[in-house]
This record gives sequence, C-alpha cells and structure tokens, in this order.
Amino acid sequence: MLWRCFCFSAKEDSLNIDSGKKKRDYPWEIYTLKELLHATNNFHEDNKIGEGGFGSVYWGRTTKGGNYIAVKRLKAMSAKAEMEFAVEVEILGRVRHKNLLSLRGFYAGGEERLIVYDYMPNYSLLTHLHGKRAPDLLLDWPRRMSIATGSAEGIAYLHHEATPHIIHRDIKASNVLLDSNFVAKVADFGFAKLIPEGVTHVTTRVKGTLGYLAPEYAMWGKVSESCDVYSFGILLLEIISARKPLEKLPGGVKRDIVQWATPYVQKGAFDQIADPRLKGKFDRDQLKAVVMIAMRCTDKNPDNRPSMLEVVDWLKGSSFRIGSKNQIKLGQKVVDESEEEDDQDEDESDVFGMDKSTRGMKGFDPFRAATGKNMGGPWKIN
Ligand SMILES: Nc1ncnc2c1ncn2[C@@H]1O[C@H](COP(=O)(O)OP(=O)(O)OP(=O)(O)O)[C@@H](O)[C@H]1O
Repeated sequence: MLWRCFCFSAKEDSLNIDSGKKKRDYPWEIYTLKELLHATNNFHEDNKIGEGGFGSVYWGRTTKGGNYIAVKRLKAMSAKAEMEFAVEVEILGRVRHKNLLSLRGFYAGGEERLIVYDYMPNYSLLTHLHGKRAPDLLLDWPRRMSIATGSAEGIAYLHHEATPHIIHRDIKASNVLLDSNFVAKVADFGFAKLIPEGVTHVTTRVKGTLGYLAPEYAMWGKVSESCDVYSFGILLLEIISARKPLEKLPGGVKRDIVQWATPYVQKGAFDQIADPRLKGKFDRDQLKAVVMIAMRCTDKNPDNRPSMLEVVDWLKGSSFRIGSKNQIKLGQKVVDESEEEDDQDEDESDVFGMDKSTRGMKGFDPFRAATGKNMGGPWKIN
C-alpha cells in the first residue's frame, strides 16, 4: 500500500531527526497516538467538529506549543480509507500555499489513521452559506469575493505550479475552510490525482460530489484540470447566491444551480442571482462579471472552459491594457481589443451568444463583457 511506503520513508527520516543529526526537510510531524488522544480529550464527542464520508474531525490543542489543531480520524480501516489517508498525506505533504490547508502531521498505527491540520476557527464556506453560521451573516460581499479569489488561487497553484500537477476532484463549499481572517483554504485532498507532465487527462472511476461534477467526468470518468474549473464555477454561483448546487423541485425533479441562474443571465437580471440576505449590498458590476466567469467555467464543453490562471486573473481584475491602446493581455495571450468589442456588442446580454463568439478566445474579459469597463480588483476585505 502507498501509505506504507510513505510512512516508512518518513519514519526513517524521523529517526534522523530524533538522533538530532539531520535537519528535517519537511514541514510536518509524525505524532504519537498519546499526543493526539491528549490533545482531543480522547476524541471526546464535545471535541467533534463534523463528520465526512471517511471519518470524523475533532478539535484539539497540542501540549507542545499549545497550537489549535483539527484531527481527522478515519473510519474503520478499509482499502478505500487507507487510500484516502495515503493520498491526503502524500499530496498535502508536497504543497504549500496561502490558500491551501496545511498538513501539520499524522499518525498511522494498527487500525488508527489520524491526519492533523491547522484548526480553522471559521469552519467551512458551507457552514456560512447553508449551515449553522448562515444566520450570523458573516459573509458580506467583499468577503465573498475575497474567498472566491483565494480559492481560485489555491486551485491554480495545484494545476499550474505543483509538480506534478494536481487535480483536486472534490472542489465544493465544505472543502473551502476559513481561517480567523476569513482567508480561504482549500482542503480535503483524499480524492486528488497527480498528473504526470505531458498528460492532458486520465480516465478514472468517478469520485467527488453530485452537483459539482463536470459532465464529461460524471458520464465518462474523463478527468482533467477543467473538471476542477467546472466545480469552481458551481462554487462561484453558490458563493454569490447562497443556493445549493442541486435542488429538488416539487415532483422530485432535480435542478442544478446553472439551470437556475441561466434564465436570469439571459434576461440580464443579475440582481436576482445575488443572495437576498445581502439586501442589495453588493457591487453590481462585480456581480455581473463573476456570474459571467461562472458561466464560462461551467461550459458543458471542457475545451471552452478557462484555465484557473485565467479565472484568477479575471477575478483579480488584472486584465489591464498593455502596450498599444488596442490590446488587452490575459494569461499569456495578447488579443486585439477591437475584435473583442465587436463580439461584445453582438452578445451583450446573452451568455450563450457570448460563449459562441469567445470560444477558444483567451482574451475574453468577463468584466468588460458585462459592463464595458475594466474591473477594479483585487477584491478587498473591509
Ligand atoms: N482544519 C479544520 N478546521 C476546522 N474544521 C474542519 C477542518 N477540517 C475539516 N473540518 C470540518 O470537519 C467536517 C468534516 O470534514 P471532512 O473533510 O471529513 O468531510 P466533508 O468535507 O464535510 O465531507 P466529504 O467526506 O464528503 O468530503 C467539515 O464540516 C469540515 O468543515
């Protein structure tokens, strides 16, 4: 099993640390069971933060240093749980980014598999959008925009900077955690896939969460970075509207959030998409731009979806004019602004027309498409 190889080499290294002869070259620790039992008050029910498909998460405090931690205790061992543990530890051990949840360490012994993270005092986006913190209304518009941009940056790092590249495969509201300053931390790498260089997609068994799955992945198990882009598009709509990705209509028919938002986009009634709890306190131009980005991300054809680098660029509003007056730079590609203006005139209030005209066009700027202006990002928290 993968985790055995991983833990073996980690243990060998830890022997070196214990002997004090070699400096450790990784930022996580191997905990003892005793330490984690003590930190979580023997995994007391009162310390339990929540439960996921693979186990429960407990709040705790370490004796050494007194740091607040979250400990994921995997359920009774199964091949699946063992794989989840191996993948999570292996991947989190490799990545470091301000918008990814850091691994503090782990314990593996007997039947027990424990993963230790930094504790996120503001829980998950799900808790604030649909859960027990929703009535507190802590997510105002600037905060939502900052969380959207931060999550996008974390995913862009996985896709474009980590080596090998990583596809998360389970981007969703419960996997975006919030630190004490409401900075977004993308978490839960148990389903992630490492993608060797030069490989554009792989075919796998479908994992992930209904409502967030890209159609080509749900139907054929075809997984690529653009599956995460699709899930991120769903998440964006969820962040601004506080609606669930899938809802059951009377009669049992299911409607996804894109189907819900599309008629409003077609009518140009963007305000109707915003969370009513914001009571109209949002920037209308930003709202339109973000909806347009979400629509691009959730295009049924993966080839028409943007990369996460483009998404970050658009969210940060860094689509500045450079060089000559007629050029806009987005990503690596420079396109002629006059061409884009023509497309924009034709398709102003019709997102589907816009998709057709901008197909494969890297220079698409959703903010300009929505408003005719350049975006004033980066988003700020008040
Ligand atoms: N580091 C952390 N700090 C604070 N809360 C956390 C932390 N890690 C996880 N949680 C919370 O613990 C709960 C369980 O998380 P877990 O990742 O096991 O499952 P999930 O994402 O809810 O579901 P699934 O298994 O379908 O992914 C969630 O409510 C999550 O917000």
